[in-house]
Amino acid sequence: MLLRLNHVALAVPDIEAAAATYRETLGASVSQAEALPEHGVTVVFVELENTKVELLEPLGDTSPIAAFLAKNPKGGMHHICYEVADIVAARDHLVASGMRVLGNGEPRIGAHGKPVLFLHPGDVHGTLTELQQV
Ligand SMILES: C[C@H](C(=O)O)C(=O)SCCNC(=O)CCNC(=O)[C@H](O)C(C)(C)COP(=O)(O)OP(=O)(O)OC[C@H]1O[C@@H](n2cnc3c(N)ncnc32)[C@H](O)[C@@H]1OP(=O)(O)O
Ligand SMILES: [Co+2]
Repeated sequence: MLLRLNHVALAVPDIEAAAATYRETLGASVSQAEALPEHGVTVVFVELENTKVELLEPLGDTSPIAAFLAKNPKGGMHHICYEVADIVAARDHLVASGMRVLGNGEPRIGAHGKPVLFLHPGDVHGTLTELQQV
């Protein structure tokens, strides 16, 4: 069911500072910051040859990453995203296997313009896991 690694996401308290570190010090190709109010985050993509790193800063009063950053004020690894061919089939299989899909269970359009959903970290051995249809 899982295909390629799509991205690894890092929650950061200051996305411009993090983008500058990746661009200027680590020498990576870094996108402009993009606000995604429907996801409660501002995002920057670090483009690598084989995958992407997603830098996330909280946006708005109800950001899903706010509690994580309160616990990890310097930032840290937040989630991993795998590609799947059919996200509804994947969801139905995972729910039937006892996994909790976050939110209302319906895929939403993610930062890459494709349907995404998230699995509860407690059901994936402590790692918040995103699936993205390709
Ligand atoms: C759009 C873009 C894209 O790529 O397309 C994105 O990625 S948007 C990326 C931002 N969007 C999301 O993350 C959406 C899905 N996330 C969520 O709904 C929420 O963040 C959540 C339900 C995972 C956690 O919410 P919360 O932090 O308010 O809740 P709690 O603090 O009660 O956390 C519940 C339990 O999950 C653990 N927990 C919370 N966040 C993480 C994390 N990132 N990795 C591993 N464990 C985690 C907590 O320690 C706690 O464990 P214990 O119970 O043991 O204490
Ligand atoms: Co993501």
